[in-house]
Order: sequence, then C-alpha cells, then structure tokens
Amino acid sequence: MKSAVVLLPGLNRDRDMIAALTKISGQAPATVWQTDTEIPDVDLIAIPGGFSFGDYLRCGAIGARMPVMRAVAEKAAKGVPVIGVCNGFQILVEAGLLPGALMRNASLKFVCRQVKLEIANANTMFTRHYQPGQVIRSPVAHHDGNYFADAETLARLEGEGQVVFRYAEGTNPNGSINDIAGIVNDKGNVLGLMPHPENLIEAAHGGNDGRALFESALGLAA
Ligand SMILES: NC(=O)CC[C@H](N)C(=O)O
Repeated sequence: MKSAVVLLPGLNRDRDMIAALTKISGQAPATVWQTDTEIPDVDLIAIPGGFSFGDYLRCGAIGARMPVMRAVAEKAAKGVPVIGVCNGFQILVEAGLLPGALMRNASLKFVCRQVKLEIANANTMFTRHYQPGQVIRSPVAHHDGNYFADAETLARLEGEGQVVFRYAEGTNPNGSINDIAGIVNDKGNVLGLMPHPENLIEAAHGGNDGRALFESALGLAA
C-alpha cells in the first residue's frame, strides 16, 4: 500500500510517521514538500505533528496556506484518505478541511503524557479494526489541543458519527468539548486527531494500540 507524508518546516514528528508507515505498509512513504503542487497516487496521505512555522499566528495557520495543502484538498475531494496528527490536525482545521478550532489547552500548559481513548465510532475507514467503545492508550504532546465547535457544528458531528476518538476515563488533557480527541469530515475520508497513534505501534514503544488505525486506513488485514 502506498502512502505520502507532507513535510513542512518545523514539523518534528515526520520521522515517526515515516517509520510507522514503513513498518505497517511494508514500503517507505513518498514525501511531499510544502511547495509541491502535486501528490503522487497513494492510498493514504499523512500530515504529521510538530511545530510548523514555529506555531506563529496560530498552530497550523501558516502551514494550511502552503501550496501543498491545495494538493491535499484536491486529493481529499477525490476521496483519498487523509490523516492529520496533532499539528497535522491543526493544519487540516486551519485549511477548512475539518470543522471547529483547536484552542490553547485549558491548563495553559504544554501537556506530554499518555491518555486513554475511546473508539467513539468504529465504523469509519480509520477505525474498522477496533471494536466499538474499545479503550486504547495513546501519547499526547501539545499546547493547543482544546477542540471547540459551535453548538450547531457539534450537534452535527455527534449526530453524524463524526466524533471518532474521545478521551476516556477522565484523561482529557486539554479541556476539549465533549472530550473530543479526533473527528472525521462529513465524507469520512479526512481524519484529524490530537493524540499520536504512530508512537504506539510496536513492542519497542510499549504497545501497539495505535497500529490498527493505520492498518484500517491502509485497508490491510487486522
Ligand atoms: N506534537 C504536536 O504536533 C504539537 C502541535 C502544536 N505545536 C501544539 O503544541 O499544540
């Protein structure tokens, strides 16, 4: 299965994402740079985490306006699966590919720890290898992960099953509304989440709770 990883200056989880996709898909992903206007034909596009453009203006605001994001939007419109992790989620929101906003953590502090995630919708292309309601572990590391959406958007997200991951068992690290950790767009092919599933995919990481997300997205057997 072929994948591509979007590179922007200041991202620092790109190697983690490339390593995870290489191990899980069996081949190294293509990489596309911020100025690239085309993305090769792939089965999955990933936007990794980090601090693109130093988090200036707002996290992801500058990255969202780079030429490569137009190419991501075109692929997304054609139904290609796109995953944005952490800063990648912020970029997808800033690019208008996902609704809502990611505000400063309620604690006003950078949070780096492990949380528990409930699979709020196991019927998506990103979660089909999980069980409904399953609770998995995942690391988080961010200062702007406090998801917010207005009442109408929130009702739509909840009503349409677009909330895919929720912080479980009192582990909400940032004050996100409805404990939202990850959402999909209305077509279901663009996923954004604050936690880092790519950092929990093998025994050396202390577990593989995040692996099924990539196996689901790549259409691999569980
Ligand atoms: N790990 C990340 O991607 C962090 C995203 C962003 N820089 C924040 O701190 O919120």
